[in-house]
Amino acid sequence: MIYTVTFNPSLDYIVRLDSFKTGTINRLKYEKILCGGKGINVSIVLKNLGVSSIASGFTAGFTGEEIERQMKNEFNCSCDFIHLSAGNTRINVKIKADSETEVNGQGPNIPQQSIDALFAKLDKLQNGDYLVLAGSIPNTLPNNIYERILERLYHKNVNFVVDAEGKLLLNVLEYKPFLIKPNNHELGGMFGKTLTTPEALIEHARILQQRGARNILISRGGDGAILLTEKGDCMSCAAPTGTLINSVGAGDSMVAGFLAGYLSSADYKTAFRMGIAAGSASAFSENLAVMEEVDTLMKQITI
Ligand SMILES: Nc1ncnc2c1ncn2[C@@H]1O[C@H](COP(=O)(O)OP(=O)(O)OP(=O)(O)O)[C@@H](O)[C@H]1O
Ligand SMILES: O=P(O)(O)OC[C@@]1(O)O[C@H](CO)[C@@H](O)[C@@H]1O
Repeated sequence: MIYTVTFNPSLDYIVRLDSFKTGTINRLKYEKILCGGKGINVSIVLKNLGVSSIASGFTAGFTGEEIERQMKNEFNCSCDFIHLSAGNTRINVKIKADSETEVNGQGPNIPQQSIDALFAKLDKLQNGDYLVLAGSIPNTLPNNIYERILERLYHKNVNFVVDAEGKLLLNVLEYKPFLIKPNNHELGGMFGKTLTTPEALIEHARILQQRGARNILISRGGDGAILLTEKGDCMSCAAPTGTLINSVGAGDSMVAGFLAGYLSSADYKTAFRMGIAAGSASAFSENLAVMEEVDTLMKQITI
């Protein structure tokens, strides 16, 4: 079973306009409201690729209800969210104009009893299950919360996938996550550096591997990705060419594609190809990647 947890889901308000100016009224050419948050996106793309998962995390208020409605009715995903009694799930604004601007909310407060409820659900995970922890946490929570989850489940041989930034990610490495997926900026940020070359990215990813990460997928937007595997292989791949339409969720799609590819083949090269194809398929379309788009792009990808 694959269980995804999004501590801080969002409704993504995606808007398009020719140019965006601060300090004045901007009129939109296009707008769409989509359920989002990294773990939720992973669940949606897994479903699109024919792999079932259960999406969990914390939802609140009318925005939380809309997320669950979309997940169930529009994306046909299984959900197991914990409902917070106060506040609203955040709304993240994604502005697509001459450049891309994102305004991500802070998210509601998560009380201790809701954390306990999540832990009780996670205690049911079994040997061989996959647990995807993805995205930020509301800033009222301590940044060792992911670490506490991995510590609690470590003895069970659960395969952890963690897509998070900074300390949230660094703190889990000792629990040997199956996969981590920093993008190039996040990887550099963990070392207080800007890493520009593949060599520098690989050198720093190896440090995370020495600290415990089994497989590391470094995404590089339109420049493709690099994979370091637990077998000692290092692979690099360019992204397929296409027109960028909406990169929101490209990284989450890559995680889903990698998992779907690995589960169907037990082969890291296949997983990597499917990860790149799913990431790029999402970047090249308004919505998250679907099977047909991924199949088409996979044919263009050589490692
Ligand atoms: N402009 C692009 N052209 C082609 N492929 C892209 C583009 N942007 C993203 N991708 C694909 O998606 C993958 C993940 O993208 P990226 O590195 O932007 O992830 P991310 O920063 O985690 O994104 P997000 O947080 O929005 O989900 C890339 O490795 C690439 O395969
Ligand atoms: O604020 P976080 O949790 O880091 O990121 C949240 C978010 O930007 O990530 C997804 C894309 O990866 C979006 O659906 C969502 O709005």
